[in-house]
Amino acid sequence: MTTTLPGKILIVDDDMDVLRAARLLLKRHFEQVDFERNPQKIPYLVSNFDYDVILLDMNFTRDLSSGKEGFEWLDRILDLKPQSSVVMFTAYGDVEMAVRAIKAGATDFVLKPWENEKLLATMQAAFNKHRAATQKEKPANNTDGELITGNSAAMQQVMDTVNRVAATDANILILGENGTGKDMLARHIHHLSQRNKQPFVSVDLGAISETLFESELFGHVKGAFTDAREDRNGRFEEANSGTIFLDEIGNISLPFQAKLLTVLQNRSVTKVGSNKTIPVDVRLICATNRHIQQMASQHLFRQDLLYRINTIEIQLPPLRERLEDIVPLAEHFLQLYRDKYKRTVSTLHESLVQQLKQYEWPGNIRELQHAIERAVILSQGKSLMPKDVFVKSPAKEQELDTGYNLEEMERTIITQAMKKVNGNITEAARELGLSRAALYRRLEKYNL
Ligand SMILES: Nc1ncnc2c1ncn2[C@@H]1O[C@H](COP(=O)(O)OP(=O)(O)OP(=O)(O)O)[C@@H](O)[C@H]1O
Repeated sequence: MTTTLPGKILIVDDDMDVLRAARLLLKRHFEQVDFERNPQKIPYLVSNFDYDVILLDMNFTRDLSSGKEGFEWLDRILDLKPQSSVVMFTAYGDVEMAVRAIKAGATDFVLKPWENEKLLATMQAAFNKHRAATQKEKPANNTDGELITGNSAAMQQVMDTVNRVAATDANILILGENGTGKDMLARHIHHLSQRNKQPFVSVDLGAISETLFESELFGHVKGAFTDAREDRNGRFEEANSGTIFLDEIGNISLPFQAKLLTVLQNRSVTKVGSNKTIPVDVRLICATNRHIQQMASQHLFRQDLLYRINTIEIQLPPLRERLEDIVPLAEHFLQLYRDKYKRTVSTLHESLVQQLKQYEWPGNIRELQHAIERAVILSQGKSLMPKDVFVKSPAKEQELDTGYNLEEMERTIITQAMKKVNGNITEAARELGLSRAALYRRLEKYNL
C-alpha cells in the first residue's frame, strides 16, 4: 500500500512521453492525475474541475524557448481561479524565467529532465500550500487539525516534554519518519507558547530550490536581480515575534547551513541585494526525517548549527511503535471524514481493528489518515471492513502468487520492476528487457 494524497493534479504538456512519465510517477502519490496535450483545453478544465496543483509546461510549440506561452496560460489560470497552485515545467534551466514565473503567481518550478524525488517534493509542497490556503476559508469549527495523542507510553513521554518546554523560548528539533506528525506537533507547540497570538510561519526547506533559498528566507530588495521590482520580506521577517518552523532542515546544503547559522547567531537577516541588517525575534522549531546526528558525524550537517537548533530534541515514534494509538487515531479520522463526506459509517469492525494493528504503516499517521478517508468515501455499511481500508492485502503485496495466468504474471512482474527502480521508466525497461515504448504500452494496458 503506498501513501496517496487526496489531491487532483492536472499536467499540461505537448510532449506525450513527458505526460506519460510524469503521470505514472504522480499517480502513485495523488488520488487523481489528469493530463492534457492541448493547452487550449486549459480554460475548460480549470473552470470545471477543482485541481489542487497544475503542472504547466512553459513552452508549447509556437515559440520553443521564450516561455511566453507558459506565462500567458499561467495568467489565464490565475484569472479563472486565483487560488490555483501552478508549478511551471521548463526544459530550459533559466533561473530568471523561473523567478519571473514565481513573481507572476506560479507556486514553484521544476526543470526537465526532472528527478523523480524533486518533482514529487515540489508537487507535494504545492498541494499542501493549496490545501492550507483553501482550508483557511473553511469555518472555524473545522477539526482537521486536532492533535490526537493516544495512550501509548511513547507519546505520553513526548507530550510531557512538550508541556514542559512549549512556554519557554527554547529551540526545538523534532525528529521522526515521514507522516509521524512533526508539522502538527510544531503547530501545537506554538499554540501552547506565549507567542500564540503572533504568526506561525512554516517553511518546507526541502521544497525550496537553491536559487530561491536566500530570497525566500531572508527577502530581497528592489533591483537585487532581474525582475526584483520591489522589496520583499523573507519568511524570517514574516515570523517576527512569532515562531518559524523549518521543516526538512536535514536537506539543506552546507553553504546554506552556514548562512542559516549566521542568521541564528546574529538574530538578524540581511535581504539579498542589501547590506542592512534587520533584527528578527523568532522562536525556532526545526524538523527532519533524516538521521541528523549521523549526518553531523559524517560532516554533511554542521555540528555548530545542530547545537543551535536542538536545545530540546523530540523524537516522534513511528506508528508501528505506538500500537495503542492506532485505534484512537483511526476512530478520530473516521468521525472527521464521516462528517465531512456525510456518510453513515460509524464504527471500525473488529476484524479491521486487528489488521490495523498488524500492518506496518510505513507512511505513518498520514498513511492511516488517507486510508481511512478513502475507506469512508467508499464505505457502504455501518462498519468499516478490512477490504475497505486494505485495497490490497498488505502481506501479499510482495509475493508472486498468481497461478499460471500469463497476463497476471506480466502485470505483477512489471509492478515489481517499477517498484524496484522507484518508477524510473528507462531503468525498469532495461530490467525487463523491453524498449521504453513497449513498457509504456504495457503500463497503459494494465492501468499501472
Ligand atoms: N497526533 C495526530 N493527531 C491527528 N492527526 C495527526 C497527528 N499527527 C499527524 N496527523 C495527521 O497526519 C498527517 C501528517 O502529519 P504531519 O504533516 O504533521 O507529519 P510530518 O511528520 O510533518 O510529515 P513529513 O515528514 O512528511 O512532512 C497530517 O495530515 C496530520 O493532520
